[in-house]
Amino acid sequence: MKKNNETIKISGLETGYISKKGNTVITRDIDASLESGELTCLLGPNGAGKSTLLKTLTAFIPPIQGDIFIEGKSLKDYSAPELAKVIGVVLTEKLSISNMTVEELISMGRSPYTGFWGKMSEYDKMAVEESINLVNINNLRGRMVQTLSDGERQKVMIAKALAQETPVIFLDEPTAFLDYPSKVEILQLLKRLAIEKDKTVFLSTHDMELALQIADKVWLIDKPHGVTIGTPEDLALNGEMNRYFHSDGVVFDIDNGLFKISQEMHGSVSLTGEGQHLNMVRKALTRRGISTAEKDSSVFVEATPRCLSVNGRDVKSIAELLDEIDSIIDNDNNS
Ligand SMILES: Nc1ncnc2c1ncn2[C@@H]1O[C@H](COP(=O)(O)OP(=O)(O)OP(=O)(O)O)[C@@H](O)[C@H]1O
Repeated sequence: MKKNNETIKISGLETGYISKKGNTVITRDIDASLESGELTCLLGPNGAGKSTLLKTLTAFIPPIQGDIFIEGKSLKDYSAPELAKVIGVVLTEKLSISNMTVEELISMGRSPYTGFWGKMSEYDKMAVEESINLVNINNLRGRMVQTLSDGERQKVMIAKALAQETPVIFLDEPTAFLDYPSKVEILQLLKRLAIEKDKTVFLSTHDMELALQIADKVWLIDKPHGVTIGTPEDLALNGEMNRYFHSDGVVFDIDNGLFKISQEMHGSVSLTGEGQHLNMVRKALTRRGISTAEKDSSVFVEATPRCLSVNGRDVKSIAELLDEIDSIIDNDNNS
């Protein structure tokens, strides 16, 4: 198996905003690294400091303290043209550019190499072609950029970053404003690029559930705790996931490694059965605030592909089953 390399090392980093009136520290004591061939997701609540960290890592703003090393060299020792050859940045903002085709925009990814007049060599053209193919957007190449949908534009911006041929790609909320299948498609694309092209991919997102399913590593950031790093599974097992995202309405379900809406239970049944019917009935009951953990309940529910029943009485659907259980629980409560 191929060994991943440490492309970014962060040491004693303090992010924030420097002004004459005094520094505003956002996150302190960040010691971390990013590796090639991996997709890393930065998760945290609104205002936690995700954009501030990304801006610091991409040299838009300086660190208040500490250092960032990219391929062994301190970020502050890179000139802007040198940096453009190691870091590609994809932002979510709408494009200010218009009247340009997708292919022309992707070609701009070659500007760190094409010099002042922007003359494209055969190699530059080949790099653009390869990026278009990798992201699978040949059908978009002639389109004017202002006519693209959010998802299409996101793919084009990723292709532009690929054309830049940098070992590292940073993306600020690349899944924002996309519908669910497009979010999945973009994250899968980024994961594939990390593996196939050995890129270091680091992105911020609010799509926790998706990130936990696809990321190789997760960085959890919030103001009281700073940054905590691990695989999604380690962070689940050591309780960090729950600690970071605990709120009254949400609990981390350690059994499936995803978040679920916490429900106040106001009744219980004894549930038996098998297969998808059992799972769906359990889900419906939990949604209704009825616990299925109770083995000694006086309400017996059976859910199999052949039989849906409550206390031996057959019902035709889960809706009918819920009504039946509700009436039994109501009667019990009133008597
Ligand atoms: N130029 C600035 N000067 C001072 N404070 C700032 C500046 N820009 C942002 N902040 C503050 O830094 C904190 C972190 O903001 P940041 O945008 O990094 O959070 P975020 O995690 O990206 O949030 P969101 O998920 O809402 O995009 C916030 O309290 C914000 O108000």
